[in-house]
Formats: sequence, structure tokens, C-alpha cells
Amino acid sequence: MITGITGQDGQYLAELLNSKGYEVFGLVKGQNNPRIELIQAELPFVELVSGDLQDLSSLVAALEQVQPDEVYNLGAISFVALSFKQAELTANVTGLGVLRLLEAVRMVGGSSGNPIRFYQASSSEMFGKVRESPQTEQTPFYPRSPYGVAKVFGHDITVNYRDSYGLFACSGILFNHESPRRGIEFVTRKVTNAVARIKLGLQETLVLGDLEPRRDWGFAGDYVQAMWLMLQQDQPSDYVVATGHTHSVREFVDAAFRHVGLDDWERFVQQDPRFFRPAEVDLLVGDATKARTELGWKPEVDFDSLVAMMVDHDLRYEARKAGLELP
Ligand SMILES: C[C@H]1O[C@H](OP(=O)(O)OP(=O)(O)OC[C@H]2O[C@@H](n3cnc4c(=O)[nH]c(N)nc43)[C@H](O)[C@@H]2O)[C@@H](O)[C@@H](O)C1=O
Repeated sequence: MITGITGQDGQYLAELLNSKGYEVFGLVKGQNNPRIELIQAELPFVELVSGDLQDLSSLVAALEQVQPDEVYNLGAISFVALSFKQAELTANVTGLGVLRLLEAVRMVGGSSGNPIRFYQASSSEMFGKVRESPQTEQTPFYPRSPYGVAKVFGHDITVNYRDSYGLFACSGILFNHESPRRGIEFVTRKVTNAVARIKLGLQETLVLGDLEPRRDWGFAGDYVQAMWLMLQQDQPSDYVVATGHTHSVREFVDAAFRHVGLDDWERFVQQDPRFFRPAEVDLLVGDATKARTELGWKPEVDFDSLVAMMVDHDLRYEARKAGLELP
């Protein structure tokens, strides 16, 4: 069972699990989520409407109905900028939602020889104001947003349920992971979509916030492999999942514009304080040695290929929408 099925990670994970012969159940928010129809058209998963992690009894009912072997909790208010404006909701869904789902897993339990395995989507945002680089599973947390604080709670309560009740619960500390399916509010997709539209003559400017923060950007399709691998091990544990390379927002913008031959990109980009955050995470770069050695996981898509994949997708997507020929 997957929560957060409509996000990019939920879609890639459902595809991966389907390819491995699982029957996938998606726990989704709201009855009329338009993205569900889109996904259902492509994926043989069964929708299971059960709120948005705010109600324990409906989570228990969902687990009792499905009797899953594995539960992947990808559900969250995941946009960091929004979490400053919706701090209480973020704490409730992104933080307490993990506790409710763990509690439901503990109560339902699974069959005796086959207890439910649980994956928690932890985040590099937990490292926040970093005091060491690269960040590992041992690096202390110093979250810089309500989202990061809620994720620290989700991470710690997952470890606590593993220690207290012997649950097979794993936490994947995933660094930023992107794809053509990324929501348009996140900086990578906002940039690649704008680059495509500017190249096609559909848009003139791209308005951004701070161009200096550095992120370790990987491909979401690679990262869901690590999630699945964690739940196939003999023992549950926590893993950093990252590429080990860091780039600034400025470098991402530069690579995206250059990919379409617009080397003088500064003339298209403006900055607006609206897109700056009350507190920023300046530098993230992960050390995924543990995932590489214990899970045999490694990223396949590098930074330049990721930028190219996303820009090329958005060029095709925007050209098709506008009825234009590709340049
Ligand atoms: C691992 C982690 O990864 C993601 O969190 P994020 O790193 O905040 O992602 P983002 O794409 O919103 O921002 C990246 C950087 O880009 C800067 N930036 C500049 N100008 C704009 C701008 O115009 N929009 C946005 N969104 N960011 C901007 C912004 O200030 C920040 O420094 C989520 O998946 C989260 O769920 C998660 O777990």
C-alpha cells in the first residue's frame, strides 16, 4: 500500500511494484482527486480513499481491508515554502500522520509469519542548517522549516516504533529527487517548464527566489528503487539516498537554458523576495555509502541527464499543448 500515490514518487513506485508483480493499493486524499484518473489510466492499482493521514480509525480500516505486505508512507504536505504558511496542517499530516500510520500498522500487524513492513519517506530537509558535509545517517538534524521539523518527528517516531515494538520499519533519508512528473511549484520543474516555454516563445521571463542554495539533485525513478530495496533486507534500518554531488539553483538554471541553446539566460531571469523563505537550507550533499554497500543501490541518472530529461519533456509537453512544432 502506498500513501501519496498521486505524487511523482508514488507513481514511480507503483510502476516499480507492478513490474515486480505486486498488487498496489493507493491510499489517496479526497474522492475527486483529478490526478487519480490520470494515474489509473496508466497503472493497475486499486484506489483506496481514506482521508489524508489525519484519522487513525480510517487508516486501521484501510489496512484491515488490504492486509498489505508492505506500506510505503509517501504522503505529506511536501512543499517547504507552503509549510511556513500552513505550519499546523504540515505538523498534523507530515508529522503526526506518520505516528497514526505506524500505530495502524502496529494494531493490524499482518499475519504472524508475515508482519507488515513499513517505509517512511524521511528527507534531507531534516539536516537543515548543516554542520558537516556530506551528510550521513549520523549527521545531527537542525531543521529550518515547519516541514523539516515535522519530518524529524516522522523519522524519530519511526525509529521509536522499531525499537519499542520490533516493527520492520525503515526510514529513507532521501535528498532532492526530481523528474518530468515533479510538481510545477518545485524549483527544478518550474525552471525546466519556463525554459521550454521561453524557447517556444510562450513566455518571456522566469521569476525565482534565492539562486545560491545548493542541493543534491537525483532522479526520482532511481530513488524509489532504494525504497523497495530497504524493505527487502533481513533487518530494518535507515539509509541516506543521494548522488553525492551538489549544485546551486543558479547552476541548474544555467544548465537548463544552455540545453536549449539560450546561453545568455540572465536576460530572462528575475528575482522576487516573494520566493525567498523565512529560513533557508543553504547546502545539502549526501553520502549514500551505506545504501551503496548494504542495498547495492546506486543512482543511474546524473545531473546533466536529469536536466536534459526534464527540459526535453517540457518542450514536448508545452509544444503539444500549444499546437506548435518542436524547434
Ligand atoms: C528533500 C526535499 O526536497 C524538496 O524541498 P526543497 O529543497 O525546498 O525544494 P524546492 O525545489 O522547493 O527548492 C529548492 C531550492 O530552490 C530555492 N528556490 C529559489 N527560487 C525558487 C522558486 O521560485 N521556487 C522554489 N520552489 N524554490 C526556489 C529554494 O529556496 C530552495 O533553496 C521537497 O521535495 C521536499 O519535500 C523535500 O523533502
